[in-house]
Amino acid sequence: MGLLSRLFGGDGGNTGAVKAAPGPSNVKIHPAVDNGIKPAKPGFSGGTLRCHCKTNPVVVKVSDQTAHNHVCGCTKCWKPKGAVFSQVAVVGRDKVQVLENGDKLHVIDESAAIRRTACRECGVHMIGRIEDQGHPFHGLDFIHTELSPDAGWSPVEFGAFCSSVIESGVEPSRMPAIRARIKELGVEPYDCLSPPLMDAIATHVAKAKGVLPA
Ligand SMILES: N[C@@H](CCC(=O)N[C@@H](CSCO)C(=O)NCC(=O)O)C(=O)O
Ligand SMILES: [Zn+2]
Ligand SMILES: [Zn+2]
Repeated sequence: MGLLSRLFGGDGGNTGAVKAAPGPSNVKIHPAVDNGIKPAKPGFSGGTLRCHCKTNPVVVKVSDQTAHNHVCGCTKCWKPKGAVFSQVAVVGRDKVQVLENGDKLHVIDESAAIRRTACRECGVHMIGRIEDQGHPFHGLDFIHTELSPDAGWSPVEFGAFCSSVIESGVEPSRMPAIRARIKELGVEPYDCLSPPLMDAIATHVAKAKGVLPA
């Protein structure tokens, strides 16, 4: 096996063995986008989120449309069973309110920038809150709109942290097909956040350092 094959997998294209690579349309990303990305409903102003518990589910009210919805390949965001990516969006923290069974929520990692609260019983993440006031995204909560029975939430706009799916055990040779499928869905795959969000983070850092005016 050559160096390129050892680094990147596959047969390097020189053994003559042809594997039936799945077409990108067969690649599953997340159930909310696998049949196409649904557009937002004009004027949509929020709804409720429910965890997966059959009885006494945690219910969260979100009183606004979401922004920056994306599929995220990182290991930290909650994914439904079998999904390779999570789907996660942001909304102002003042628009998020726990309505029912909040006693079932616990923070899964106190040290993470996004303090994700999950249901103790079903494990679903309900609210990812940033408590650090110096964080570029302070004031925003991360939520999974697939937990809502309401239709009309903002659509997925990009694929984030694509390469990170490998950290969850995805075979690296699958990455070209995964990225191709995300493009086929009509959005760009990135290995961090989208350029506007990365620019917002860098601007925040530059202002904090004083190299740009506050
Ligand atoms: N390779 C790591 C990446 C984890 C990561 O940095 N995740 C991002 C995106 S989460 C939603 O977009 C992040 O900002 N995390 C901050 C946090 O989780 O507190 C991995 O896969 O674990
Ligand atoms: Zn639950
Ligand atoms: Zn993530």
